[in-house]
Order: sequence, then C-alpha cells, then structure tokens
Amino acid sequence: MGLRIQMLGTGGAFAKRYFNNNALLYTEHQTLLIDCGVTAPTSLYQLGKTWADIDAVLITHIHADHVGGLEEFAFQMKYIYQQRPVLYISEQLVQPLWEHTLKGGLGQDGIERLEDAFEVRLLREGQVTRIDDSLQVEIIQTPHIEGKKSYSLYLNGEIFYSADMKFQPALLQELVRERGCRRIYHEVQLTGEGFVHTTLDELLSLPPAIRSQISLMHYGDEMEQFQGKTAEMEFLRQHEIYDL
Ligand SMILES: Nc1ccn([C@@H]2O[C@@H]3COP(=O)(O)O[C@H]3[C@H]2O)c(=O)n1
Ligand SMILES: [Zn+2]
Ligand SMILES: [Zn+2]
Repeated sequence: MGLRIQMLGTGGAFAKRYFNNNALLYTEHQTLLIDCGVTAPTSLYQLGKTWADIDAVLITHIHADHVGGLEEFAFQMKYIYQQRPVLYISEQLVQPLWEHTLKGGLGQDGIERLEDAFEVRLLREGQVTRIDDSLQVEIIQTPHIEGKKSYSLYLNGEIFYSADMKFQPALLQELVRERGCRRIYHEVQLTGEGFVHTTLDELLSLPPAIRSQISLMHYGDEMEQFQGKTAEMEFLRQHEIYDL
C-alpha cells in the first residue's frame, strides 16, 4: 500500500469549525504528523488515537496552529509513554522553536534543550531526507511572514504539501512541468487579501492542468459557501483518509 493522508484539521489559524491544518501521513511503516497545532490533541482524541500512535512529527513553521500542541506531545511522551519522540525540523527552526516557543513551558529539570524533549533530525534545503523505505522529504523554503522562515514539503519527488505561504506560481509550475509533481496540497485563503497566504483567486489564475492537481486546505469557516466555486480544485476534508 502507498502513502495515505488524514488531516487532523483543515482550518486556518482562526477557524472554529475546523481544527488546525495538521496532517497524519501514513507510510508503509509509520505515522508522521505534519505540524502539531493547538487543536492537535483534541483532534487526535476524536480520532481515537493517542500520542503513542505518532512515530514522528515534522514542523513547517512556528505559528501556534502549527506548533501549539508540541508541549503536550513532549510531556505526554516523556511522562506517560517514557519516550523521546522524533522531530524532523529545518536546522533554521531549531533555535527559534526552543527559545521563542517551547522553552517557557517545556523547560524544566532534565529538559534544557530541544534535544532533551525530542530526538531531533535536521532537514536541510536542497537535500532529500529519507524518512523510511516509502517516504522521502525535501523542504522548500516558501515566503510567508517577513523574518519568519517557513518550509513547504516535497514528498517522494511527486507530492507538494504547502506550508503557509504567499502565492508562488513559478514554483508550482516548475514542480509540475519540470520536477514530476502530480499532486498538490495547498493552503488557501477564501476571503480578503492574501498578505501572508495564497488566495483562492490566485489559485484560480493557474492553468487548468495545475489546478486539477490541487486539493485545498487551511481554509476558513466559510468554506461551504465556496463549494462549486473552486474550478477543478477540491476541498480536503478533515479526518477523511486519502490515498496519495
Ligand atoms: N501580516 C499578517 C500576519 C499574520 N496574520 C494572521 O495571523 C495568522 C497566524 O497563523 P497563520 O495560519 O499563518 O495565519 C495568519 C494570519 O491569519 C495576518 O493576517 N497578517
Ligand atoms: Zn497556519
Ligand atoms: Zn503561518
């Protein structure tokens, strides 16, 4: 069986009808959690899963809807399951994640660095990292917030999973036309100006051949009103399992 994906949530940062945009990626051998936001603990619970069902977590960037659940993950793994979970992360995010997000809550006797809470495995741009026999990941830095690094994912050289990002049509076209991309999971902002995200209108400006590869995620509570208005692009549904 190939890769499968189940979104823990498909909502944007302020969505209340949808959990944070975090994904469970099922490989042939393990379960990888892509981002671990504030709502990840509740969403996992609703799926009947525990933290022990997660083999590793990968972080795209440091916003609460993507990292806000890491403190509970680390504490439960240490004190309930007696394990140090694997964390895949850009080498550029290690210091900010610890110093600016986790240290205040996680820091205590025996946990003085990110490496004390997690088995840290560094990801580097331009380098393909083998997760297991069935999954390889390359991080691609994509613009989101000035001064805050954010990394989209290229999985197995054929699936693009966007981090929060501003519209990057040239990157999407290059991936599809020159790098064998056949599937795109893309964040979308349905209303208002993009500023730090990609708007639906921007995605609609792409050629149909690219749009037909796109599934939409990280959307707002108004998603249902946009059914039928997204051309070839479909909204991902949280908790449904999709073959990749
Ligand atoms: N310049 C900015 C910066 C942030 N934001 C909002 O803050 C959210 C943080 O999480 P996110 O998922 O990246 O979405 C961001 C915007 O909604 C925004 O709307 N404009
Ligand atoms: Zn977000
Ligand atoms: Zn963000």
